[in-house]
Amino acid sequence: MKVLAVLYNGFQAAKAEPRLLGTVENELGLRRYLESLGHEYVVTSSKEGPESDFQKHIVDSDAKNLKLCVTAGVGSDHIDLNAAVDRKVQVLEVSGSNVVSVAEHVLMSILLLVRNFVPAHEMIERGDWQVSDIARNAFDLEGKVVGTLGAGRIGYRVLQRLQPFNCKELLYYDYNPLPMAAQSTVDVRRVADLKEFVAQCDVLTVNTPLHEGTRNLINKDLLHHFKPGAWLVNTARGAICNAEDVAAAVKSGRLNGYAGDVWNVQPAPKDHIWRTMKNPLGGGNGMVPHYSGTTLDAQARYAAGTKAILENYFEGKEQDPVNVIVGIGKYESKAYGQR
Ligand SMILES: NC(=O)C1=CN([C@@H]2O[C@H](COP(=O)(O)OP(=O)(O)OC[C@H]3O[C@@H](n4cnc5c(N)ncnc54)[C@H](O)[C@@H]3O)[C@@H](O)[C@H]2O)C=CC1
Repeated sequence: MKVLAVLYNGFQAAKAEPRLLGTVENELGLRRYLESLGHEYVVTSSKEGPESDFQKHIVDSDAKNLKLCVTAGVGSDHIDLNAAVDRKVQVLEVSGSNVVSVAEHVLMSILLLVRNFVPAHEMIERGDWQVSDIARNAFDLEGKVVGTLGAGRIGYRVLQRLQPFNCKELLYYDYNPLPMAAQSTVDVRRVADLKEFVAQCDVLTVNTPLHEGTRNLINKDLLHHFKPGAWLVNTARGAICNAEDVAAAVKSGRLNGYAGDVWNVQPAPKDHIWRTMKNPLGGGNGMVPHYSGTTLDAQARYAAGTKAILENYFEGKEQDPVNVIVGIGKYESKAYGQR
């Protein structure tokens, strides 16, 4: 069997980490693994992001025998899922492998925005020391209303991790209500109307997948309903937010800040407006490259998961249903959003 492996992101990073050699989370490990199974393989890699390359491979008419696409991580919107359904190519991902990593990043991003951390650090690097310039826009998280748009695996873990901060209230907006027990464990209230939800949040974190219903969801019109001076964190997908509208809201102070690791275009062009946007007090930007789910700890988990998916496939075993995004010729909608 000929195997096409597309390596990206974490695989690149893992090459520099010798303790991970010998497993499938890096190119060498993947090659060894496929060789040990006696498969012929082709490995391609892209330096910074899978999106365009991967999409091209799956719709590429040369890849007539393609049977399986595995995302070594979570989030398979970089694959043309409709083409995969039509061509009976299965799409799998390693469900849950990096949810803790992303949830921790969300917490960090919330704190660095609310506490005005980035300009404070930049001031130190410059050799300056004007405490009041920073303190005039620094707040405590305690006493704030924090809401998650999407209370799935990551959103719920964010709520869990907010517990010790004594927030005024925790809210969520999700078309799938949490089970009552899960809701009361983290003392979160569901708001059923999106505009009412955003209007109550001091801090809003986006944790929904990107699909037709969420693309460009946070745009000028919705931002108009946000609390003035709210903070917005998006580690889900960049295209859920309108880049120009968010940047304008930060610039005007309508949003006090925006942070995240996902961009509407990846790699983000050098002049992407999110790289340099600032609020009127010179802060409010917590953007980083797409790495929140790619810690070395996460890589070890999604390596093991990728290996298990490949083993199941080669041995004809059933896949864990939570990992299946597209089955043979059908979109497994349950695998998205309802687990
Ligand atoms: N920055 C990064 O490195 C990573 C980002 N992600 C992103 O985070 C997203 C969320 O991940 P999980 O929590 O694991 O997904 P999940 O599927 O467990 O949860 C998503 C939640 O969003 C809800 N939802 C979907 N569409 C909605 C809508 N229009 N309105 C309200 N709620 C909606 C679903 O009902 C579900 O509860 C992923 O789809 C992925 O795009 C995931 C991993 C890494």
